[in-house]
Amino acid sequence: MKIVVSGGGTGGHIYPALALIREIQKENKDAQVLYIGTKNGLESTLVPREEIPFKAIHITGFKRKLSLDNIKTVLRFLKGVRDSKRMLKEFQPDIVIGTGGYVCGPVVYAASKLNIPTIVHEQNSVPGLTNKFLSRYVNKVAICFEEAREHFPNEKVEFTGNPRASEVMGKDGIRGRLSAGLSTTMPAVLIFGGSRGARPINDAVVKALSEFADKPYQVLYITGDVHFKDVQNEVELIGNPKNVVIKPFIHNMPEILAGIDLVVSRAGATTLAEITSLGIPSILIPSPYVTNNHQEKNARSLSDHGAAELLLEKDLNSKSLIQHIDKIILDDENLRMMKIKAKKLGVPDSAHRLYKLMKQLIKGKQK
Ligand SMILES: CC(=O)N[C@H]1[C@@H](OP(=O)(O)OP(=O)(O)OC[C@H]2O[C@@H](n3ccc(=O)[nH]c3=O)[C@H](O)[C@@H]2O)O[C@H](CO)[C@@H](O)[C@@H]1O
Repeated sequence: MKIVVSGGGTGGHIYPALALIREIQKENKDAQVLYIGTKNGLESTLVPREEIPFKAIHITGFKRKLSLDNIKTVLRFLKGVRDSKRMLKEFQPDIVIGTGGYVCGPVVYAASKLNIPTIVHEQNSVPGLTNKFLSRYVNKVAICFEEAREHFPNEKVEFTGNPRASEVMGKDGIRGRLSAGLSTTMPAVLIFGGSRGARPINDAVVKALSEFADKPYQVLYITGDVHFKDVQNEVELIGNPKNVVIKPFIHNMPEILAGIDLVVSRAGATTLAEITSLGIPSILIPSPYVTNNHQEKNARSLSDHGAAELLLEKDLNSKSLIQHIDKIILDDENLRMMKIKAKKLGVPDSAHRLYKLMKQLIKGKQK
């Protein structure tokens, strides 16, 4: 079986792709995979790190307003389609799957024009522009929130969940804690702002640092690579409490999550798939800067079921942050109930479901 996977820009599109590739390699030792991404996206570092063959095309996203840049984007899209066609003809995949981000546009479109079976995987409750555009051309649209169904041609939609929900299962939380320098006995809170970090969350956490010092729990705080230096400079002035570990980025997130009692984060769809699969209570601070405010909708699908607390960015400051954390982590019964409710929303067999859908499509084509 030969598979092309494409998805990029941010971790939320790349990690599901990597999780799917690992599932394919586990279930089919002879499978050959090619990942098509961009040179500038996070995928250009994350994918080769996993020793997965990687090729890049050049593409940028559309601006929502009319501009000269959009004309350039159309020209780049057409070139991207030509480049993708060349790569696809050379690799001869049985199927092409896109997991979101601009780069999927030309790759998946080119595949459909070459009559190769195609799937797009939509992680969010409200789809992005690229997946909506592609849904007209692909064979199947795999979704992770029932709310996404209405945005796509109904006959193409299959609920699979997010493969990353499978990948985080069965990991050793003690190893995770030790790898990050956390104690193995104290309750642990993980704070991060999605795959790239978020300045408003960083501002609130830095202001809260001195208060964390007296708490009976520990904090693993991930700043995001680009924000790390700024945070470090501020922390040098105010001091770093012993029970707070600060890191720029974490590469072994599944292991880390296995050892965490409470997550505070943005409401990116892949993060939510991970924490529901594991049944981790959360405080979600949706990014208000995303298309159609989709993170708030993602977040509400957990908070409406008591699996998470919603903290809107407009209400976020060091005080509200600590109050929300204390309310959950210092109340065993609350923590226990939220765990159960989060777990109920998880789809831990997502990777297998998506792989099964791929096999069905390939089989259908061979008939
Ligand atoms: C600003 C923006 O457009 N964000 C979108 C992006 O978010 P973003 O890229 O932040 O994605 P998610 O929160 O969904 O996923 C982040 C991923 O990065 C991992 N991780 C994070 C930090 C770290 O140090 N190490 C690490 O491995 C997480 O475990 C997770 O697997 O894609 C998501 C999925 O389509 C969308 O829902 C988000 O709205």
